[in-house]
Amino acid sequence: MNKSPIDSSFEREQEKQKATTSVAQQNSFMSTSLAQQSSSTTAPSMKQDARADGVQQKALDQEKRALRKHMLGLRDAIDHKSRATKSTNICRQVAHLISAWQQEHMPADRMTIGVYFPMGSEVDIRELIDWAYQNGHTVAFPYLIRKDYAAADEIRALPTMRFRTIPATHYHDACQNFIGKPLKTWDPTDAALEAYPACEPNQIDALVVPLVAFDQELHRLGYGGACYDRLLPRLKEGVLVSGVAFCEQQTGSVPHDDRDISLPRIIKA
Ligand SMILES: Nc1nc2c(c(=O)[nH]1)N(C=O)[C@@H](CNc1ccc(C(=O)N[C@@H](CCC(=O)O)C(=O)O)cc1)CN2
Ligand SMILES: Nc1ncnc2c1ncn2[C@@H]1O[C@H](COP(=O)(O)OP(=O)(O)OP(=O)(O)O)[C@@H](O)[C@H]1O
Repeated sequence: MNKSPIDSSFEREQEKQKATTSVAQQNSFMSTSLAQQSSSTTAPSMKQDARADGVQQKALDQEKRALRKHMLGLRDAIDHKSRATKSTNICRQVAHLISAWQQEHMPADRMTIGVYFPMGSEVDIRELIDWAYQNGHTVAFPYLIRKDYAAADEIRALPTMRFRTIPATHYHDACQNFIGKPLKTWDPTDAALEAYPACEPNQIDALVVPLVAFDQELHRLGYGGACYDRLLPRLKEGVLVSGVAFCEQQTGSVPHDDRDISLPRIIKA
């Protein structure tokens, strides 16, 4: 199969990087993204502008796709034991952070915590989920709804992420039937969802965000659905948002444009 220009440039960059030291440097390629490069260019007419924007967008998406593939490979390569130890460490850090935030902001109340049900080689936050239930918090899980069900103000080209709260007593069942299938796209009227109350973005007090890659400036790369880029602006002000990642997921620079929302913090191990 022919290699795409991105693949070839990727390999050239990898060759160049052999002598580098930090994980972030080793994981980095294409340090200046096309979007960043484009910010100084000007197009002569609106039509050309639109065409140029489309080309830039495609190139940026391609760049993200190549980085996603590379970084998922690095994440998958972390051995199971190390992944478990690091995950426990991250869960403890986030639990401390949430407790401290609660003390400061809503000491008399339980919180609603938006989590994710881990898949593949993601940081395993099941200990954090257990902790949240044990401490009486309301726990909300994401799911995707089919794009043809998107509301008028949502984007129809991509599935939309929504949240439902799962009571502690239903967690086990919900893992089997609902939240354990993070890639499934649901019909919002599906009977399997009915038992679990919808949780609107403005009900979330703390959010734990999965990611594929991040950089020093806390730009985040996910699975390519723009799910969190669309969710983050809909949260209440002051919500405790924490990305979680293994150190191996850090790269030199995540390609981004002004629609990519960087995270306020990333808890890592
Ligand atoms: N555990 C967990 N649950 C989660 C998420 C997550 O990141 N982790 N999500 C967070 O968003 C949502 C699932 N998001 C998804 C977004 C895109 C694709 C997807 O199919 N992506 C394409 C394009 C990839 C590319 O261009 O490289 C693909 O895989 O073919 C899948 C899931 C909801 N639940
Ligand atoms: N706010 C937005 N509205 C519409 N489209 C967007 C938005 N943000 C990004 N996109 C587009 O959606 C596609 C996927 O975005 P991107 O690759 O940044 O997702 P991601 O951050 O990796 O995924 P996720 O947030 O789901 O984990 C890209 O083509 C991107 O341009």
